Amino acid sequence: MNLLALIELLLPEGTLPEIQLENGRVDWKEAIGSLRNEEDLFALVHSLLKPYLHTVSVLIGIADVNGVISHWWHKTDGLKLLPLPAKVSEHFIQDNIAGVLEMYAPDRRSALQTTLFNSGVREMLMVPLRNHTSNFGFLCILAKQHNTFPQVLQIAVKRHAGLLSAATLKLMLLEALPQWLQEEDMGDMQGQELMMYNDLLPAKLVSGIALRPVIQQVRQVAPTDATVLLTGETGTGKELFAEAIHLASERQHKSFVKVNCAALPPQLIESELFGHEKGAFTGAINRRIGKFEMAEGGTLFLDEIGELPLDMQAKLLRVIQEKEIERIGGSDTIPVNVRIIAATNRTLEDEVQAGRFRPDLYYRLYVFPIHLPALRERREDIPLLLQHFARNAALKYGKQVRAIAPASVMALTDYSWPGNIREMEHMVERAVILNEAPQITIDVPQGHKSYQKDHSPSMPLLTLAETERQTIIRALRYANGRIRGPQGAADLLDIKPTTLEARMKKLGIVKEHIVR
Ligand SMILES: Nc1ncnc2c1ncn2[C@@H]1O[C@H](COP(=O)(O)OP(=O)(O)OP(=O)(O)O)[C@@H](O)[C@H]1O
Repeated sequence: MNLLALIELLLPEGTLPEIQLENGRVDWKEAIGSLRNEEDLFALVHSLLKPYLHTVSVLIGIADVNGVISHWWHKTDGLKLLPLPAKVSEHFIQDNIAGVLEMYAPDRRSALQTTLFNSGVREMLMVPLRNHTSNFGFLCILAKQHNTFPQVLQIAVKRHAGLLSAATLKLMLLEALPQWLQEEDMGDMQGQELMMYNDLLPAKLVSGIALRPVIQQVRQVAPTDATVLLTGETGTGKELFAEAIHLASERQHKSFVKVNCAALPPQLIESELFGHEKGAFTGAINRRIGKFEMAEGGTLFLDEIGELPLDMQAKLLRVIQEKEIERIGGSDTIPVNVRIIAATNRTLEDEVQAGRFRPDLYYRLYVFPIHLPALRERREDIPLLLQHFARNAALKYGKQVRAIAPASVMALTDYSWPGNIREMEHMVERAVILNEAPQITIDVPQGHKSYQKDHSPSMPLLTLAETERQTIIRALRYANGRIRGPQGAADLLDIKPTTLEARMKKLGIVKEHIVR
């Protein structure tokens, strides 16, 4: 099964006929097989409509069943769209059917139609985007004049609704996939890779822009047998990334075995790692296989390697060099084929300097170091992770969670996250359990410093005007450029919209410039 087969499964049966493109009849798989980004999607729409229209302006919205928009994609010819709303009505998403809408005035009941009308749109042709259970979005062809869309065009667009849904789904899947799977041959993705995508990565590993360099390193090192040293504060995802490297390697079908070097009393570590023979020491009633043997052919993850006692460091070094182990009390050497991934939240260089870590083992492990940044160093990923954990917790506890209050997202983006992602996961879970409203609020823990409140000399002091400017810009971003109304920027900042507009003017902030 490949990505296209997955799309086929997700769409209603019989919605993907052969399609007619400019260059003759093609199968839908051929039409979207090479589709990789928004531009390709727009090019496809363009090629479908070109026989009927001179200029093509397309707007695509992806929304959940409540109408909350997760993506806007648009490419317009001769139209400049004003900032689009964060939500459309539930009815607009759920009951949407294909058809033409003539627009003569702003529609007070629909923020989308009002925005489009105010942007100069006078007619739109709507196509609901459907998977096999419900609508997941809509595609609109926009026109500046009435009576732009002839009957034949409407028929053609309706006929291609399945193809457009498939193409959009592919884009969404590509966005959801981790970077290292977004290779050129994605269209031919094989079964194993798809399993990896299904079973592990999207469900567990969220990667925003800030993690891209790390993902890139993981992708480079995964297929090799090189030893990897993962560093980073507690809760930054070292174990998750170790597992991801294993699953992206050729060892994926063999075991991934974890040893926490800090959790074991020193006298048990050797037996844990290398095993023992029956009677090797008091209490060794049976022969026991160690973690190295359990990981045969696979990967051994040595967590908190910095805590390993010095004598064990020497034994570990020997095993890594010789690629063979001896069980305690045994006389045979057993060859092992194991890839080592080690992790630490200590600075191993300092440990070496202090004489607590053997330099020779340090260099053995330091073949391919990957540093996982703390959450406060990758604030741009915070909203994405919050959303991910809220969705997981809502599923786990059977709660209806539509959104996290923008004011909470703003406050949490400023929070210093001493416990990193693990702390966030627990905080969001607690909030989902405690909140009854569909839009949950999450409070920043009391007594903790936010970035803004950090008084350390390394934080450059900002002028009052610059602080105000940045706060307003952030509020506008979270409100999707909206100044007025509930959850608009003025509401978030707890000031009157007119006051906000006056401050924006004074500080030279132009709303359209800062909408992402
Ligand atoms: N990029 C990510 N996307 C989604 N979840 C993540 C991500 N990174 C970490 N997590 C989650 O955060 C939690 C902590 O991650 P993990 O145990 O891998 O951190 P760690 O660095 O190994 O922590 P420690 O050093 O304390 O052992 C886990 O539940 C993990 O699934």
